[in-house]
Amino acid sequence: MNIPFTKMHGLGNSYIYIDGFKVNLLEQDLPEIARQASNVHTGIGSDGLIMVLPSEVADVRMRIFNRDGSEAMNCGNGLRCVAKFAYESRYVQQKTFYIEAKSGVVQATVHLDDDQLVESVTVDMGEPILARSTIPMETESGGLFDEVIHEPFRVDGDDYHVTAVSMGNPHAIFFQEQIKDAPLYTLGPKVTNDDRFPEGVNVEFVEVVKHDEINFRVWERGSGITQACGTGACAAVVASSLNGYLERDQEVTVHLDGGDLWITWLGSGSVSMRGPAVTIAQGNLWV
Ligand SMILES: N[C@@H](CCC[C@H](N)C(=O)O)C(=O)O
Repeated sequence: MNIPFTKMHGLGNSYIYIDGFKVNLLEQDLPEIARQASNVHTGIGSDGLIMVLPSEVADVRMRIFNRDGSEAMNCGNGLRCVAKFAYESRYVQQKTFYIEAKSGVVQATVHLDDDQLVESVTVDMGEPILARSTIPMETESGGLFDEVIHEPFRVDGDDYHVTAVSMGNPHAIFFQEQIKDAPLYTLGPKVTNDDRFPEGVNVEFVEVVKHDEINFRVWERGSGITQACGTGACAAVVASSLNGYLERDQEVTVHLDGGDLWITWLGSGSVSMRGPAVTIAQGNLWV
């Protein structure tokens, strides 16, 4: 089978985008196509695959599959790239429109360059979910609806503290004195599969630089280390704020391995994310 694709990235978090307005893959094994396309040796190489689809409740719909083929509920970098894809394909004419993800509908606004191409996108990511039962995270001591803020978390006899936030998908945030010391390669793969997170979890390490600036690294559920995670950056700002590290009326600059995102959360309500979306290549995938 020959599938036309576009490869795009948001701060180095790259996905293979397939135009579901033109190509019908409903009968196909999408997790398997995602695994094949993502393979850097025998496929195209990416962090996963994203379907851009017509929606019955919004202007466009996103389905996201991680590198291992698992389907995720949400993807921040993917939402920005889907917005660029939909606008430049003229599936939407207005600059502000709505995208459906598995986790719900969000509003995106595209910002154009001199050639009228989408350079960056602001997404209203909706409200963070803080209730333990909804993240979901299990506990021996706390209640189902309490929040997980700086909670003791033991891994292989070592003591850490975790703050857990869902942006439609689950995130476990660990604060570091210095981001260069983050135990990304050791704690990342252990925590992502930890039984206390029954649906797995994206694992983030955060160094607070100052009240409006943080450094960030991620081990993504289903994909491993990536250059950036949009929902993770939103969760990290919420977690930093809940721990009292940030001023709540400020836009926060998040430095990720692949570049910067700008996130605002006022302590309640929606999280706003602004950042770039880039097209890398187009071609045909043989599966
Ligand atoms: N890279 C993404 C998140 C992708 C999904 C995640 N790995 C999960 O399984 O929840 C982003 O930019 O948010």
